[in-house]
This record gives sequence, structure tokens and C-alpha cells, in this order.
Amino acid sequence: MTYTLVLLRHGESEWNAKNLFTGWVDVDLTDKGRAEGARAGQQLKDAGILPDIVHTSLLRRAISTANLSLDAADRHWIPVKRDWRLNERHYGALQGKDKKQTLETYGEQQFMEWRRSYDTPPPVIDEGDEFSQAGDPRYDGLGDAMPGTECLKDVVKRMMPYWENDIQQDLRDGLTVLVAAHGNSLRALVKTLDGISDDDIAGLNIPTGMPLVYELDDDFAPTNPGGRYLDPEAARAAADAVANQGR
Ligand SMILES: O=C(O)[C@@H](CO)OP(=O)(O)O
Repeated sequence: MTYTLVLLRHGESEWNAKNLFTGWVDVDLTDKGRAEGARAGQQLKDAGILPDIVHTSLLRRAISTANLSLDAADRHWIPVKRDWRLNERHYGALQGKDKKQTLETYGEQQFMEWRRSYDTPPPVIDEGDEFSQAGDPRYDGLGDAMPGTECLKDVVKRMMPYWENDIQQDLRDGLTVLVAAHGNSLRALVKTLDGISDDDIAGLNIPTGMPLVYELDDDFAPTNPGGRYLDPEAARAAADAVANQGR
């Protein structure tokens, strides 16, 4: 039995376009991002990869991308599950800050440590900060699990139970699963799937709006390590652009 898992980062968001650290701030897609969502669905349809169920984060940019892509693939009617564990990495006090300015102020080493090191989180966001999610009703049930900042290691930790209990169960049931999420929550999932080391994951960037298809064996190990982008050339160029943000 092979399982089919499709990972899709949301299309370009308003804050991707403005080059701002986003994290849990619930920004919308741009027109370009909406077009990317629809194009992703068309690519899935053309490839004959038709999701039976979709998992999204609780953030609008992932939810809208899922809707647009499924609409384009004529799969708008499939069941959906949403969970905070698929949210983008909480970017702490960097949420709302300009990436270029942050690079200029703190220098390359600190900037990259906050962006891509495995276990160094940015400073904690103040609860009174305009970009804090404290008090947001969608996170009411989280209690102490509510983050004030996260590094990728924290994202792996909070994403794992959802991967193991929810997504794996749907795959075991024989469903083709679409996960519509975010750059860093998907990096956490890819790290787990491909067994990428804590150091090497720094070099992996996920482009917006490009379906990444994994075929998994019974133990959820990829039979196609690294997965397969349906448009590999465009995906490579878009991933390079993510890597170079702030420059
Ligand atoms: O700002 C963010 O939340 C993420 C994704 O857009 O950025 P980065 O790629 O710098 O981790």
C-alpha cells in the first residue's frame, strides 16, 4: 500500500508581498496568492491527484488557498479538518517587523539564526503588542500551550501529535490527503518525513502555492524522498526567492 500526501504552502500573502515577518498574524492572500491557489488546484487536477480530505491551519491564508485550489480541482466538497498545530511558526516579537530592516539592524548571523536555526526562537512577543494573538478566541482552548514565540523545534513538537494521530489516520484509511499550511509548519513536516538533520533543515525553503507530492510506504517513509513538485522548475525558482527574503 502506498499513501499519497500533498503538501501545499499558501499562496503569496499580503505580508509576504510587503516582506514582513508574519507568523500567527492572520493576513489575507494577495491577488497573486489567490491565482497561485487556483493554479495549484489545476496542477493537481491535471496530474490526476485528487484529494479526499484537506487539513488546514486556523489561518486565513491557508484556508483560502485550500478553498481556491480545491475549487479549481472540482474537489471543493471534500471534508476538512483545521487545527492550530498546522499554524505557521509563531514569530514572537518579530511579527509585523520588516525583514530587510531586521537584517540591517541585527546583522546576517542573528537574522538567519532567528529565521532558520533549529532551536533559537526570536524574543517572546508582549501580550499587549498589536500583533500578539493573546485573547484571540480561536486559541481559547490552548491554555499553557499558547506560544509567545517558537523555533522550528517547537513547531516539530506541536505538529507531531497531529501528524501521527490525525493525518496518518486518514492516510491509513486510504485517503489522498491535502495539507494546506505554511512555510515553517511544512518545513517541520518535511523534516520529519525525510529525516532531515537539525542543521540541514536550515537550507530547505518551501515556495508558495506549489503542490509537493509524497508517496509514502506503510511506515510513512517516502518512496520518493524529498517529494515531487508538479512544476519543479518554477518551485526551485520560488524557493530561492524565499531563501533570499530580506536581501
Ligand atoms: O514570516 C513568516 O511567517 C515566514 C513565512 O512567510 O517567514 P520566513 O520564511 O522568514 O520564516
